[in-house]
Amino acid sequence: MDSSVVSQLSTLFQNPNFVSQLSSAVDDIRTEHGQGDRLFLRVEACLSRTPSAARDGALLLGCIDLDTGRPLPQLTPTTTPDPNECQGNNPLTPQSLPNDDIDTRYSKRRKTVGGLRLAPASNASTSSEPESNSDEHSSTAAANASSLKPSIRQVHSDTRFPQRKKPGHDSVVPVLEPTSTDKLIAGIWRQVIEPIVDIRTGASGEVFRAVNTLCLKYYNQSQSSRALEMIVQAYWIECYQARIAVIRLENPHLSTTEARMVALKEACATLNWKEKDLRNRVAIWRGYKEIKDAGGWASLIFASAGVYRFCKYRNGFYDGFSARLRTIQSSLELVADTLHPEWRDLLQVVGQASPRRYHGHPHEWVTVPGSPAVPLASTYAHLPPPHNAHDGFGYRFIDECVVDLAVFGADDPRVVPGLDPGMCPACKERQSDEIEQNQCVCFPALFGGVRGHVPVQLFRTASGKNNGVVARCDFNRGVAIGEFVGIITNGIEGVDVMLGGSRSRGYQIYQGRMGNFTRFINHSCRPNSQFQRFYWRGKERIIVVSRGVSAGTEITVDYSDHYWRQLDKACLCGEPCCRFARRS
Ligand SMILES: C[S@@+](CC[C@H](N)C(=O)[O-])C[C@H]1O[C@@H](n2cnc3c(N)ncnc32)[C@H](O)[C@@H]1O
Repeated sequence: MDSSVVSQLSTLFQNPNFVSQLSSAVDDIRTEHGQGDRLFLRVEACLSRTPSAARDGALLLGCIDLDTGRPLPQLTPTTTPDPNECQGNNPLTPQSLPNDDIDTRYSKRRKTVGGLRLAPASNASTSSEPESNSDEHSSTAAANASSLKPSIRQVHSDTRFPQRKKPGHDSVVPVLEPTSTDKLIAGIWRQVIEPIVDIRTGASGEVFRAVNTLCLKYYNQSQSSRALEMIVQAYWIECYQARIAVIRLENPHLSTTEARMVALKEACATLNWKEKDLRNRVAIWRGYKEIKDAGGWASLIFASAGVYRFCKYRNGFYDGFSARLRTIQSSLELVADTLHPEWRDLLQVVGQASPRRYHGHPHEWVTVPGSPAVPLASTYAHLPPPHNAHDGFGYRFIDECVVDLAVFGADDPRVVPGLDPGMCPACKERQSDEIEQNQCVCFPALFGGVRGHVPVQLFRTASGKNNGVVARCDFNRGVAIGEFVGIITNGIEGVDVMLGGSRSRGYQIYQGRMGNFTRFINHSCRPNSQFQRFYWRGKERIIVVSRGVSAGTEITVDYSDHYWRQLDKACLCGEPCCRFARRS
């Protein structure tokens, strides 16, 4: 039940108890008749000579749908932007270099590179099976290079970034409005990504007293124990409901409302609160329990401070809120377990601590909407070795590129001769790895600022592309999502590589054996991000820059026409403007 209109009515008539009274009445009906029924609040008016006297013949003012909180009928027209609008000719789309250019650059490639082990030849690149070829950036395919055309992903050298309003605000935490479900969920993702009793069988009077004492202890504690406070309060609701059930069992003549009154009185005796105050708080605590029931304990524990107002006004509890939380429950747990494994200890306060479920790097798991995440290695079991090797997928997550010494020695090919390492060529401000010294705020989430975990996850695509990358928070247009990290090498053929450098000083970034999440970003003919060159401290970096990515959507880039010409596969991006849906 949502209460935006209801709370407006209660404010209008200065009746602050109305919301919680209504909430109790709804509970009564739901307890007696089941959860399934839709409930409406009929708002009737009647004429009277005195304010207190009521009389028959009420006039119907209207109805409020208690599931949605909206008055009926709802006549507001809505307009939605056309999602099918494609941007095929957007000047920001990475362009491929002309073929002859590629040929000149790579006519003298070596087949093997020191530091990269090439396995026996595979027929992967010629298979028609969806994920069987260059998904894995297979080094096995490289060994077959003489019979395969090189498939090369390229980034163009344009340094014009998608414009954003205010550079330097990449890591701003979203402000939580009481009405915004999106912001609540965004807040949970931010909190979980950034640092920071089985009661259903019934509660005896003794257990309930103990829980009330616990509740009192954690009520209104400092911000640092907010999570504990909410855990106890959500748990209190479970105990309270279990206690009402027991009271009714022991006193069959009592109605649910009467049993509730008894339980409230019992609670107030320990809490030493007025019943009215407890009722008001219970209305909020119910919200905590609903969040926990749908999104799991992690969603409540990592909910930001605005959760109180969210539960107080309940404006965001409709529109599939619970269903949305349920879908991301295991994804949240995955981040909580891998980034903050100690989070489960908090649940000891209510005897609900459970063993950690996910270990290792957060991107060593592939999330599946509505189901537990699966190990990354298991999603490549269909591929030829080494990716289905018994010791796993064999992919190492690294934060920084590794220069292949066998190819370049100590000479990092990303260094641009003549470029001042102390100044940003884009904004002309001072660049420094010391945060206090640095003045360049072009991409502070990646360079010159505090680096945190990037709010993205690997997920199983529904469209047959195997894995992809989903954004867990909004990335505003122009904000960097991540650096394209892998081995800096040269001379590899037949596998996906990113081309960098200049005509005379080219290099490849190879992500076949190690790299970061950018290796899993899929192509779209209408991408929401792009590869871009940026220069940090005199070195070229290839980064993925957002063109406007909202939380919950897949991050995509345009691999370029050249890439798709090398790939014997149909594009599954599903866009109306798809350029490679049918391959001849
Ligand atoms: C860099 S990988 C992307 C991650 C890959 N989906 C995975 O699960 O490992 C590139 C490969 O993903 C697949 N892929 C990416 N975008 C695609 C698309 N729009 N349609 C079909 N396959 C795609 C192709 O097999 C491509 O060679």
